[in-house]
Amino acid sequence: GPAVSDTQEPHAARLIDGKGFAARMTQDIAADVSAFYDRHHITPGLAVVLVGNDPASEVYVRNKALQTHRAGMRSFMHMLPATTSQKELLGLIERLNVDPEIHGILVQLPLPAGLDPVVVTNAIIPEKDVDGLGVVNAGRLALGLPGIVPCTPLGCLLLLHHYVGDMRGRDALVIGASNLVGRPMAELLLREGCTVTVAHIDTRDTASLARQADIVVVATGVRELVRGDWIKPGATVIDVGISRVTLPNGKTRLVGDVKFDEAVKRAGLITPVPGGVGPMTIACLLRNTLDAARILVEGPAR
Ligand SMILES: Nc1nc(=O)c2c([nH]1)NC[C@@H]1CN(c3ccc(C(=O)N[C@@H](CCC(=O)O)C(=O)O)cc3)C=[N+]21
Repeated sequence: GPAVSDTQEPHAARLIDGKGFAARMTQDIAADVSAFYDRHHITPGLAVVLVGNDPASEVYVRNKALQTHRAGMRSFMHMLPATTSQKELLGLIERLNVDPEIHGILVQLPLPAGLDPVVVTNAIIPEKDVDGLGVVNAGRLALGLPGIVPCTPLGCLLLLHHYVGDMRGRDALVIGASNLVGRPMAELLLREGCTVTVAHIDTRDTASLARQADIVVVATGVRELVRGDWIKPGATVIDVGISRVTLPNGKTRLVGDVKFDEAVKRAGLITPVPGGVGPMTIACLLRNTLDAARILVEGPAR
C-alpha cells in the first residue's frame, strides 16, 4: 500500500459533546414542563435523598438541584445524617410516595453501611422510581416492555443514537456489570440489535474482547483501566467513569475509566470526562421525572 508520510496529521477521534447535547435536552424539557403546567397547573417535582455527607455526592446532588430548576421543575432535597436508621429512611420514602407534589424520587447511592440499597430502592413506588433501579422497572427493561430506564445508560444510548445511528449488527462490549449501569446498558444495546458482550471483574481477557468491539461502554470505577491499544481503530468509546485525582501540585482533575490521551488516537468517536456522560445522566433524570409526572397525572399513553 502507499507509504504513510511522517508529516501526516495523527488521527484523533471526534469528541462526543455530552455537555452540549444535555444542555439542548434540558431546554427541550423546560419547554415541555411549561406546556405541562399550562395543561394541568402542576409543576413536576423531584425529591433527592442523600444519606451521610460524602463530599463528592454533595456536589452531584447540588448540581442536580441546579439543573432541575433550570428545566423549570421543583427540587426537594433531603439531606439525612449518616446515622439515619433504615426505618427512618423508609418512613421518608413512604411520605414521598404519597406526596402529590413529588413525581420522582431518587436515593443517592451508595448508601452508608447498615442501610440495604435493595430494600431502600424497592420501597420507591415504580411510578416515581426515576432512577429505574427497582425490580419492576428493571424487569420491564429486561423484557423489552415500556418503563423507566436508568438515567446513565439512557444518556449513553441517546448519545449513541445521535452520533452512531443504526447499531444493528454491531459488536458492543460493556465493561462492568453493575445494576446501576452495566446490566441495563447491555439490555439497551441488545434492544438496538447489537451483539452484546459484558465483561466484568472475573473476565479473563477484557482487552482482547475490546479489540473486537465496534462500541465499547466502560463503567467500572477503575480509573484509566482501558488503554489505547484495547481500542479497535474507528470504534466508538463511551466512558461512564468519573474519579477525582489529586495532582502533585495539589490541584484535582477528573478522569474516566478510559486512558483518554491514548484512546483518542484510535477511536472514531469518544466521550470526554468531564463533559461526556455525566451531564447526560442529569438531563435524563429530568426527562424521566417529567415522563413520570405525565403518567401520574395523565395516566399511561393509550
Ligand atoms: N441513585 C443514584 N443515581 C445516580 O445517577 C447516581 C448516584 N446514585 N450516585 C452517584 C452517581 C454519580 N452521578 C453523576 C451524575 C452527574 C455527573 C456530572 O454531571 N459530571 C460532570 C462533572 C461534574 C464535576 O465537575 O464534578 C461531567 O462529567 O461533566 C457526575 C456523576 C450520578 N450518580
